[in-house]
Amino acid sequence: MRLESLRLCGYRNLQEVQFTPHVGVNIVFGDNAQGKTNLIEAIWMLTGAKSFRPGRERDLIQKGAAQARVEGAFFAQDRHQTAAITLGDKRGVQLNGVEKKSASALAGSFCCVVFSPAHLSIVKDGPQLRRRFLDGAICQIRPQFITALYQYRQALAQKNALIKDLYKNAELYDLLAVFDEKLCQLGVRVYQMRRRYFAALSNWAGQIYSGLSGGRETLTLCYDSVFSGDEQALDAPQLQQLYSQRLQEAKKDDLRAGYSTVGVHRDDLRFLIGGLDCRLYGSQGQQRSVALALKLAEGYLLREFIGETPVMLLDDVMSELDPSRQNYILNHLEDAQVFITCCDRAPIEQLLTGRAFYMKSGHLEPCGSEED
Ligand SMILES: Nc1ncnc2c1ncn2[C@@H]1O[C@H](COP(=O)(O)OP(=O)(O)OP(=O)(O)O)[C@@H](O)[C@H]1O
Repeated sequence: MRLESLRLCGYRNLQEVQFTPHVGVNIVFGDNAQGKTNLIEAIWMLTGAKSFRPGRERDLIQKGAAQARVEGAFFAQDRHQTAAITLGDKRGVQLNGVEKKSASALAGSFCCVVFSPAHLSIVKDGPQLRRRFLDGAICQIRPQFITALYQYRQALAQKNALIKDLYKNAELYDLLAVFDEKLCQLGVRVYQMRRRYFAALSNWAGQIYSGLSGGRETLTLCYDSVFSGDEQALDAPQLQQLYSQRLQEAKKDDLRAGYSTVGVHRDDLRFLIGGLDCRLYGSQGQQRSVALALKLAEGYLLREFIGETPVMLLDDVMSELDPSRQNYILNHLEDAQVFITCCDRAPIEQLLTGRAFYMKSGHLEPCGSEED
């Protein structure tokens, strides 16, 4: 999959941008606040998803302008295609010239994986962000996971509401068993789908991390859940039985806390480098490398599902990485079209095949250092 051309009009600070990227690596460099992330974000918008940055849709439209337009031509599913989005006045979405109701209709046509500095929080911050990353990645390739997760969350919310009601009405106590039974079934489904994805993710992330670190470091991913490592091989009925047992054991704690303290809603991932937890002991460069390895692994798993490599959008990925890690990103992400933003020209010197562009005050120009 590759982006063949992009045209932007009135998108954030990018008044008028037209460019033809390289099929391999594209470096977009420039000082801070010139529009590099805006460009990455505009490419991402063609996937039909919401921006990966917080904010409202109208923030994407250039201040003072009535509308923003993103037009892309891309090669996917063995054919040349086009997508266009107009935001603001006369909003509209077209895919291959056909009018669509909303941007979500573009989903699945043009696929990207994005790394932005905010993704460092997967490694650095709380378990919720790690679960969100894992669940989001699974949802892209297993639509049935969306239903299982939704049903689990609903049952959990009902059980939590019941636990609160029990303070006022102890007679409702027996109802807990009804919700627990539902949670066991749904919890095991969620667990098994996460676990399957996790196995493939850890394999890819480990390989990518090894490449990034030049084979000097080993990344191991751990999945912490209701079940111990030995128990993961059990079949669904056995897991449900164990799950039920764990919920039973947690009952007192649940009533004291006022919510359900055990279940797959508390699952977490750990990233070990040389046996040490990267969240607690990792350097800035190691944490960034782990976050990047996870996002690239997500991309390669998406490739197995859609049959072609998604476009990799890597925003501000080079900071804190030594030249050998930068070299891996620039020259070893095989079979992928990659967009990399950075503030200085140094990575261009290392680029073997690709093209560099200079971004200044929302204007993009090729920087004349092309090598093919
Ligand atoms: N709707 C908008 N209209 C006009 N300008 C905007 C709009 N939204 C954002 N900007 C401006 O775009 C500028 C560039 O932002 P961007 O995040 O792309 O910078 P960057 O080149 O990636 O910088 P850094 O290297 O610091 O990450 C910012 O100065 C911001 O004020």
